[in-house]
Amino acid sequence: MSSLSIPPPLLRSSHSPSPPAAAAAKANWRKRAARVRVRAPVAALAGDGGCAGTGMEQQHLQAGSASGSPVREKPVMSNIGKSTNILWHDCPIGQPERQKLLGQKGCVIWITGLSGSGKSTVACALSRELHYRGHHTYVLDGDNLRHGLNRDLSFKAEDRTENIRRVGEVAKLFADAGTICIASLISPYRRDRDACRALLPDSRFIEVFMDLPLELCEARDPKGLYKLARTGKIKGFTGVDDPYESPVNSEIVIKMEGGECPSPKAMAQQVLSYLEKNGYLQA
Ligand SMILES: Nc1ncnc2c1ncn2[C@@H]1O[C@H](COP(=O)(O)OS(=O)(=O)O)[C@@H](OP(=O)(O)O)[C@H]1O
Ligand SMILES: Nc1ncnc2c1ncn2[C@@H]1O[C@H](COP(=O)(O)OP(=O)(O)O)[C@@H](O)[C@H]1O
Repeated sequence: MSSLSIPPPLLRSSHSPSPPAAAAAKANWRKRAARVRVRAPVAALAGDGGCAGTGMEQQHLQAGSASGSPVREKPVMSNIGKSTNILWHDCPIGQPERQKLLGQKGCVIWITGLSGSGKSTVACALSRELHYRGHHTYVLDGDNLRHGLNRDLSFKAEDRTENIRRVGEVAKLFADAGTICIASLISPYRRDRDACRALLPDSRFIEVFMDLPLELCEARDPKGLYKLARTGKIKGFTGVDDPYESPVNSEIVIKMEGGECPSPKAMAQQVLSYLEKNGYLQA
């Protein structure tokens, strides 16, 4: 593997920049090219200079024919789930390059807990604090995702499982993009949370357990849902007539201190300290 610098493409169109703008763009381009050092196989750049592929392209071209022209071998296709004949394709700009650009490590902060335990509050407080410190974050909130991506899912066990699986996969993509992804979902089943953890290597899945008593969450009841659940108007409400399996190995546990719930700022600070201490806030 050689270490190459791939400059970002300069677009040429009818909207080409004027000479001073072009000079500025060129200077900017040089700066970016210097910052983004890309590890890519030379052969990957020999073609169109675009995507490096899985390495398979090089493999396909390795064996030459008697006439000296390269022979293309058949790519090895995969069958994953219900998808047949699919091929993974890699690009030369990967997670390390994106992380370097952003000055942080892409990861998933998975906040789990009962409705009303403060998941969204911590997620937003943390996102705000990180943003002000110059870090790139994105919040995936269970309630919000059920307005779009997961609108076809109910709250029965198998739909909750599918909800968590989808969000786990999306969160993984955000982490791969170099973003600090904050996922905030009840995620009541341990095996579903663990399956999301298994998607992310190298300690990039950080579980935050909102270990606050049901009584407190129910007393808060900001949406009136506990009341509806207690009067039977909502069936299968987590903590009332649906299970919540507490985590046993969370990286961070947020709980009452001296009979009081820590302030939103203190809760966010607890997560922030963990990120700082463990090197996530540098590339
Ligand atoms: N039956 C039932 N059980 C639990 N929660 C319910 C239910 N019905 C609606 N809601 C609202 O949906 C929000 C939780 O969505 P999630 O996607 O995080 O749930 S789960 O992870 O799939 O269990 C949850 O939001 P939060 O209060 O922010 O947790 C509720 O507002
Ligand atoms: N640390 C806290 N101290 C006091 N109130 C809080 C705290 N965290 C959350 N709350 C309040 O509790 C309610 C539920 O918080 P929320 O973040 O919506 O919970 P969840 O997302 O888990 O349902 C909201 O009214 C919120 O303002």
